[in-house]
Amino acid sequence: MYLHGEIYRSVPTELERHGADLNDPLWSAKCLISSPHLIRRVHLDYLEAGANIIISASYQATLQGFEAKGISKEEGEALLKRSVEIACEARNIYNDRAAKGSWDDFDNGSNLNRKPILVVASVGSYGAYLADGSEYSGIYGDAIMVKTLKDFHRRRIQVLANSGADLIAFETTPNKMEAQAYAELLEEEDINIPAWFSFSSKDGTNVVSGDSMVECASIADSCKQVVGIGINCTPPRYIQGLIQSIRKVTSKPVLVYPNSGETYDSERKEWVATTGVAEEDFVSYVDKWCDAGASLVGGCCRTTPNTIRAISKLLSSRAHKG
Ligand SMILES: C[S+](C)CC[C@H](N)C(=O)O
Ligand SMILES: N[C@@H](CCS)C(=O)O
Ligand SMILES: [Zn+2]
Repeated sequence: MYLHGEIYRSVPTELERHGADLNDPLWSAKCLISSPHLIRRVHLDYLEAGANIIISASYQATLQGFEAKGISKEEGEALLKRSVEIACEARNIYNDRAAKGSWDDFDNGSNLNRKPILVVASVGSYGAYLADGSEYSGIYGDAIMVKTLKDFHRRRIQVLANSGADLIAFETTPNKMEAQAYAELLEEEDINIPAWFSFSSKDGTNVVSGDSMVECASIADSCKQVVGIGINCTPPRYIQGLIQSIRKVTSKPVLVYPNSGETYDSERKEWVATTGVAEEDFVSYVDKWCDAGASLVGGCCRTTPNTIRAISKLLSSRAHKG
């Protein structure tokens, strides 16, 4: 599979805008239990805004996290699969509507260049499961080793790989050790769908733990199942330099889906607005990211369907210019 020019976005902070309360150790995975219809609706909003890659609400859905809530292993596995099914349902609804409306679209040309929609299964880090903002520090302590992380993620990855998703996204990866664990698991378990590895940074050179972005990208590059390497949930101002670092060590497609630039307060489980960028400012970076070599552009936490609509418009005008 070769990824190019597509746009994607996931759902959680948009769920909050629709009234969901994510103040819970399961964060957005809570909605898999309480409001799956809302997740489907938000996926649809993004598809209607021009996204052609949608990411399941499984970022913080772990068998261990479910177990802590008294949910059995079997039920937990069913919820993981359900996260992907919900995204597939949204894709079906969208495709049906597009087929029915095809004459109108033919008239205004809006659907002619639509790429197929990919459903991507999200895997958040061990730090995300800890639910204390550890995915933004990447510091897990001496007791956690590659083996611990592999044991933690193994079953979830097996289940998601067999859920009907087109691809697995390892997202907001905070350190080199976890990238190594993912790469080994993909090989050991002979996972037969492709994956992307995406890291987060808070300085524009390293991933959040302080491990070098170049080293992390090299681990991803050596893994044969990896079809894309990138950066997500990172402030827009750091992205251009990070794309350049990744491209030094790989020829695989580079993907970027930054957040709004705001900071996550893990105690209050809220985003702090002081450092964010306005939607227009976010979009004004997109040309630079594409020029630096990004093949896929989207938005992570606190971006909205409007952000995607603007990115989509900009990318299609770039495509027309050739
Ligand atoms: C991507 S972060 C905002 C997800 C939530 C975090 N792991 C927490 O539970 O606080
Ligand atoms: N796709 C994930 C990334 C969180 S940083 C989500 O939006 O939940
Ligand atoms: Zn995010």
